[in-house]
Amino acid sequence: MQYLPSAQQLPPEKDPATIIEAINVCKEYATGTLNVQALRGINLLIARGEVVAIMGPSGCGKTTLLNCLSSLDAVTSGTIRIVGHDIRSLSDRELTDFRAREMGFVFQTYNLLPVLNGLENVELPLLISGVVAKEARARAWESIAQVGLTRWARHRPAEMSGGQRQRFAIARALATAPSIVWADEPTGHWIARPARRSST
Ligand SMILES: Nc1ncnc2c1ncn2[C@@H]1O[C@H](COP(=O)(O)OP(=O)(O)OP(=O)(O)O)[C@@H](O)[C@H]1O
Repeated sequence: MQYLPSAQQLPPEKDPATIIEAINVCKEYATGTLNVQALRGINLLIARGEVVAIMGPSGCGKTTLLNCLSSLDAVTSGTIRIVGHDIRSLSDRELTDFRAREMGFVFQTYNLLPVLNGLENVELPLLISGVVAKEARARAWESIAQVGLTRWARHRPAEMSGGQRQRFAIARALATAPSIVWADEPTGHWIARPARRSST
């Protein structure tokens, strides 16, 4: 990723490796009489195949940036291009199709549907993107196996631990083999194994 302090520093030629571009992005929340400026002039380029972590203290704007970059939230000003498309130029329908085809999401609060079990939750985006039922089921099982939760596939989210919900959310994001995976604190529930105590 290139973090560019100002829009003027953006390279003049379009690099075909670039998958995400943010140009002078600002996001303001209006809350009653108070305006919160969550993003102020963000410029960055992310290349295909890159793994990028956005780090910073609580409240600094990480989730806001992720939501704007991934087109879930609208920017107040500035431009975001994903795979060369200015996301403002797409209709709601085009944007929905584009997200379903190209993106997987792991939300901070997982957003698993409570009435569906783990398997059905993972299967759902595949069915929505038009994969036939039999193939969707096979791919959902594959994705669940990758996160090591085959035994829990028939359980509903309410019967899972936080870490299991998080892993089902990851399996769901990966099941469609998207070009881009957006993940908000995707390992927050993965607790490192404690170091073994010395017996002496
Ligand atoms: N819907 C909203 N309405 C008003 N203000 C908001 C809204 N969402 C976020 N904010 C404000 O925008 C700023 C950035 O919030 P954001 O959630 O992006 O931070 P964050 O870095 O992801 O925080 P955390 O690490 O605690 O999840 C904060 O000051 C927050 O209070």
